[in-house]
Amino acid sequence: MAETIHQEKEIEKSFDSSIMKRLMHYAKSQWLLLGISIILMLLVTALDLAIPYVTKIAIDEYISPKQQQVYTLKDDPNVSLASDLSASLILPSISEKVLGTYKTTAYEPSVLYTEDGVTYLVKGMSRSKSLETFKLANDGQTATLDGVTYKVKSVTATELDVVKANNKHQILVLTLTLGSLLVISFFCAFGHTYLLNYGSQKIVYNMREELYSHIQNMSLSFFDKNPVGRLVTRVSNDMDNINEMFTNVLVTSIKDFLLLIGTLVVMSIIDFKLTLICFSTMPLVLISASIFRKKARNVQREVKVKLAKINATLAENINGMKIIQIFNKEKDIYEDFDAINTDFLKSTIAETRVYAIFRPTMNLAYSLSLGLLLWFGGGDAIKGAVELGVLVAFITYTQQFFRPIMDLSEKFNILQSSMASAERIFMLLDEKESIVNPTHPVPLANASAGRHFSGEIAFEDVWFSYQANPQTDDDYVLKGVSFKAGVGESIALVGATGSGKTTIISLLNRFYDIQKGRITIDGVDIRDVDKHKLREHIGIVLQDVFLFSGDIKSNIRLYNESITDENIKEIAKYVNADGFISKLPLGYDEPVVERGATLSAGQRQLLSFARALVFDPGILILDEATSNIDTETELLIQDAINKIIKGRTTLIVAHRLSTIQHASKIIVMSKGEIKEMGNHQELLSKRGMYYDLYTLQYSESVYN
Ligand SMILES: Nc1ncnc2c1ncn2[C@@H]1O[C@H](COP(=O)(O)OP(=O)(O)OP(=O)(O)O)[C@@H](O)[C@H]1O
Repeated sequence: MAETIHQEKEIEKSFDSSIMKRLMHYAKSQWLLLGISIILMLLVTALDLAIPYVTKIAIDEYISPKQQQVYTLKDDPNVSLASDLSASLILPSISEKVLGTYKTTAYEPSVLYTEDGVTYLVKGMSRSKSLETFKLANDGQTATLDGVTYKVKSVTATELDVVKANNKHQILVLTLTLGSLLVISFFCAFGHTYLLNYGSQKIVYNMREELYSHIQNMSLSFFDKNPVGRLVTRVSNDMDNINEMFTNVLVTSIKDFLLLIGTLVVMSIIDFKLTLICFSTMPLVLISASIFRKKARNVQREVKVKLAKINATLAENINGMKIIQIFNKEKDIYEDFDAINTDFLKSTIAETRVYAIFRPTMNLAYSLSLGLLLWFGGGDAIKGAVELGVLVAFITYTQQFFRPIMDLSEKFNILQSSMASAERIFMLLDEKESIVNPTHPVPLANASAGRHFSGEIAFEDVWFSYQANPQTDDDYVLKGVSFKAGVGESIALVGATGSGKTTIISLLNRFYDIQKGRITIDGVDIRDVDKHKLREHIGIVLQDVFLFSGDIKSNIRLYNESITDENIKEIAKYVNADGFISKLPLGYDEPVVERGATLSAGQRQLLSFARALVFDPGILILDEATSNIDTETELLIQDAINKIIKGRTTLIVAHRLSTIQHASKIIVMSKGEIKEMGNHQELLSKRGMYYDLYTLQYSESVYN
């Protein structure tokens, strides 16, 4: 595996279609939710575009109309409104106009035109986009627009009241329409956000489960190479990034993009000249957005790398707090942390600076567009070339246009870092399990009631290196190790630190695969056996007993619900653990906190004997505790060991030679090789390495 895969350095990644395809594969399971969410989003976008348009209609047609579309009788040459208003003029509602359901055969369009407080009816004229060329004759009888002459009649105040009453009614209709659109938009936006987040969370939930179960199945060599902090970051931070990409980037970017295009189209349809004026600031917007993207990417990368450093340092310091305090190094460690923290602060300030420049620059461009719009648009409105409602709608559309530009620039960086997160997660998921379970596992020959094997162990010329491709003999940690342990025998492994004792234990459990030779149990190569079955019946008691949060009972039972409370108590009594457990305030229900920090090393060891024994293992591995344990507990432990090794093959990694004198066989290791093998008496009489070790320890114990 490449070393760089899980490093935090590489946090940016441009758009990668293969990664996106894989992400979409996960999204498939939530297609219905995401699909509905996208439809709702389209509705919200359409409503966002429609709302300013409705305002424009309200202003231009009914609130402050310079020209208002009405309909008069076609065959009424004299236009006598006053005499029979209802017969000569109709004021259809908006829907009637839109649907064309007013009497089109009998009525023709006319315009009510207002100038200097006086309203005229221009017969036969249709509402025009621009009144720049409109001219009312001095006698007030005719008017021309674009070279066509129309008949004009001035409208009396009474007649106007009828029109105004109709307008008021129409404004009410429009207000209700606007209100309804806003309510619909509210619910659509709610549904869109809720479903999108729900779907994304579900996608990330599935991915997180897959990732966790994948990590759980990895072999120990994988964990040797991948620090815990990084794996935690993968499952938490990187997953969060993907969640953010689904919720804040992918779908919402489509919305931003559609809104951008939609606004542009609607603006161009309403008034092309004004649209060009608004977009004259685009070069400034595009240049600053691209500068921002580059700068923001750099500062964000800095912030993330520094944050990862803070997290790693914190984890290490808090874990090692006991040592820090023992060695009185609080001040030095604090200073180290302070330096890292200051570094982090500097990068966050740099990040803030970039954002603090970008957003006001965008606001400046927006204000500039607005200024130009008011200047040119306002001038045109005075001239009658642009209607007031158009100007008002443009102000809203301009604002609506700048928001997605700002969002898209900011989201682009999230997309990049999410892509990098996704890539790292996929690389982790693609990491092959190095300890492969055989497709057709060989059943262990001597399986008997309750046990998978009887427990004969053989190492046959075993060569093993922690490196994947060892080159020289020096790269090997075990060099041609061969030994046998018959059923029920106890084998002690002794030797200097680093000689390979713990490695032998790991290999027997198949935590790593060997490069050369064979390891067999009951004559079957352990690589041909189901690894879970193999481990199930090898009980291990390690020096450093790991206790999970829960209570004493659950730590012995380890999720095996078939083990009853009575079994637990019985076994605890057998291994001399019941004595201290019963003295705990809650006994077997006493909570275990912080990996059992409130228990002594000896108590933890006794607990782990009980834990190993409840499964009645055929093979037992004991990594003897090196820490000093008081004599009384030591005796209890020794007694427990003597009891638990009975009837099973036992491998003991011994640190105190005094405890292994009764072992069937003692193996003396040095630098990965077996130097001597035999029982205590045989080895002593050899006067070799074991004799030296024994006399050394014996003399130490005498002097102590
Ligand atoms: N996970 C690992 N990755 C790489 N090298 C390792 C790993 N574990 C152990 N080693 C190396 O393998 C050699 C044997 O280590 P091992 O832990 O088996 O020794 P040991 O005899 O059990 O020592 P001790 O008595 O101190 O526990 C050592 O040189 C050690 O540095």
